[in-house]
Amino acid sequence: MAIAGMEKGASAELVIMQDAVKVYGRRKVLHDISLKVWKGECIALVGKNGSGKSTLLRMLAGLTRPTSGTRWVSGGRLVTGYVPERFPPLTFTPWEFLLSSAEVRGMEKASAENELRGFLSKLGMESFAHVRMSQFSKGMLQKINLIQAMMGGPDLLLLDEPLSGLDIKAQENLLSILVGLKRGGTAIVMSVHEPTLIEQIADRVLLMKNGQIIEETLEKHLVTGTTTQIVLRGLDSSAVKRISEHPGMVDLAIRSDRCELVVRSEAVDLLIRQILDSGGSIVSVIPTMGMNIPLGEWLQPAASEKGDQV
Ligand SMILES: Nc1ncnc2c1ncn2[C@@H]1O[C@H](COP(=O)(O)OP(=O)(O)OP(=O)(O)O)[C@@H](O)[C@H]1O
Repeated sequence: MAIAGMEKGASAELVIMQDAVKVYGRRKVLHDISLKVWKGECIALVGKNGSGKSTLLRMLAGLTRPTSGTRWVSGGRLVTGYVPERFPPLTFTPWEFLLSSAEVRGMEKASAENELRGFLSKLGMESFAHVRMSQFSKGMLQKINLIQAMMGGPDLLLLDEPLSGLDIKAQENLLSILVGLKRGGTAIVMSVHEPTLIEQIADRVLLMKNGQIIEETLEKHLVTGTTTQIVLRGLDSSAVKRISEHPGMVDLAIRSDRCELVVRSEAVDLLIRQILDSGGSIVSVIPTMGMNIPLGEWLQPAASEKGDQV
């Protein structure tokens, strides 16, 4: 089957999954998943326990292959960071473990040490850098789990319940780190139960049920959000089509020599860059209005109803 959006210039797409199925034994745990992940966007996967979120994250990471269907990486090479749901209490110290992970990734030692110091400090872990992780609490292990995935500025960051075990302060610090990574172009896909994280960082929400994406809140969108109008001119029709496919797009109207977009405010920087890179020029950028959609019934505490499906 042809994959939409593969024409020249569509380089903002990082990973494309087409009709991906995962079968364990006789059980189909993912059904016909078709999904594109774009540079710099944040996708929240929402669904009850057992709906397939972790399996989809592992498949996006390339850690598990589709039984049928395809996972395709744009440009052939993708630096991926993956935060599994659980991180083991290893006998190494964070300093030993994280620097050797960075070395395996090909990071230069001095810059890895520098970056690691920054992450440990932002997450309040400086004084534990040389303590064995076997003595760590769940929240401390989760911070190391997050740091190992974020070091080196991955193109794609896959987070399985990232706030698990973190106190409020650490959650806020993590959010600000994630916002910074996203601004730098990192795409984030996260399995998440907390509405605040969705409100503050997600560009779109995929609702999962029984291994399927049953709804994508793309236009009406998630809990709250603001939109911005961008008026532009000078783009040819293929560039307009590519931009219209961006997940941050809410509305698009073509008026004689110009094009009026309404986009999610979080996507403004990336879209402006894409417009300019495609040879267009910006006429105006004006904040517009907010959007509201309740997601409440899809969010459930991470620990409840393990194994239950909707
Ligand atoms: N390696 C595996 N072998 C067999 N079945 C598996 C395997 N991994 C996942 N499953 C099954 O696939 C289904 C989806 O699991 P998955 O962990 O992806 O869901 P989830 O939405 O992430 O749930 P949770 O929120 O509980 O982590 C579940 O029924 C699970 O038991």
